[in-house]
Amino acid sequence: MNAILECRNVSKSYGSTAAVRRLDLKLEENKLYGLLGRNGAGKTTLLNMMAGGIFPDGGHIEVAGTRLKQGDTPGHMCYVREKNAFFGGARIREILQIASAFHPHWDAPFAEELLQAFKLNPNKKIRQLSRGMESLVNNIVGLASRAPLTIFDEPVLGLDVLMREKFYKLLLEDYANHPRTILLSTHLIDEIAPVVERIYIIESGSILLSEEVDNIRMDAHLLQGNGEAIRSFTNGKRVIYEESYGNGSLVAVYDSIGKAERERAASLGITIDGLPLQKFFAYLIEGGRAS
Ligand SMILES: Nc1ncnc2c1ncn2[C@@H]1O[C@H](COP(=O)(O)OP(=O)(O)OP(=O)(O)O)[C@@H](O)[C@H]1O
Repeated sequence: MNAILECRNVSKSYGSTAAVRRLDLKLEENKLYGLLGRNGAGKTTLLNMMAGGIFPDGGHIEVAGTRLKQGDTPGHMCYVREKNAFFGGARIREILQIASAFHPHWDAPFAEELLQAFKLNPNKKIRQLSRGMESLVNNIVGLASRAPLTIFDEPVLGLDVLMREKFYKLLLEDYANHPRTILLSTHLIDEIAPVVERIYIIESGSILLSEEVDNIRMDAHLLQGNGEAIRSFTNGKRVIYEESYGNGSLVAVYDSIGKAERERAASLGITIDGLPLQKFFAYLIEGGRAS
């Protein structure tokens, strides 16, 4: 598949703070991605570089095969920021009109549909909106842009559960009808896991893990049992977290566990459960052991 965006060995520092370090990342055409990382991991710096807002100190970024030069803003892209600089006095309708001028694939009837789905009054001024309503306006811009590459930074910030679900559902439906590349940057792995196909985890400015969600689901396990038995069973396996209690231990393993091994585990009194993705994310980052 063709790449719509590639970061090659990209770095960016602010004074002595290295925000992004020699980072490689590739987004293919027509695929849904998640970018995960805790506070200060470097997500916003990376996204700003992808969108041409800041220029890397080292390495380079290609969008649709063209290397970004300083000052370039890639035309194929809609970058929906967590905080945007919308003029507070503008009405929602005006914001959508401005956005339509920037995005050649803009779908105005779809934007209207989304206004209704999100129960937004287009005559409201930006400054009259709650945090969640502001996120919804951003999300309408991202979805209706139908840009070949759309980046959402924390798209569900401030949204209640119903609106979150509605956003993800509309995004998936629209993606199915109009395939394109979408990157969701967030710290809510469990929420985006059913939505995205591949996940990048960023930690201290570097990619800690790049993996298909299905593979993570298949290989992320939580084992519990006698400490000795666990040690013997996990020998040679990729253990990303361990915790002892008395004679027992609890370990998170990121590796395949076949049928024969499951039988062996059972004979050793070890229980094996799937590891919830949010836990997987936390353990991986805490332990810093992606490989
Ligand atoms: N303009 C800036 N000046 C100085 N340091 C900065 C600046 N922007 C970011 N940093 C630093 O760079 C690092 C990465 O920050 P960044 O905002 O990219 O992380 P993030 O993953 O988006 O975090 P969050 O999820 O909290 O928004 C942090 O250590 C941050 O303090």
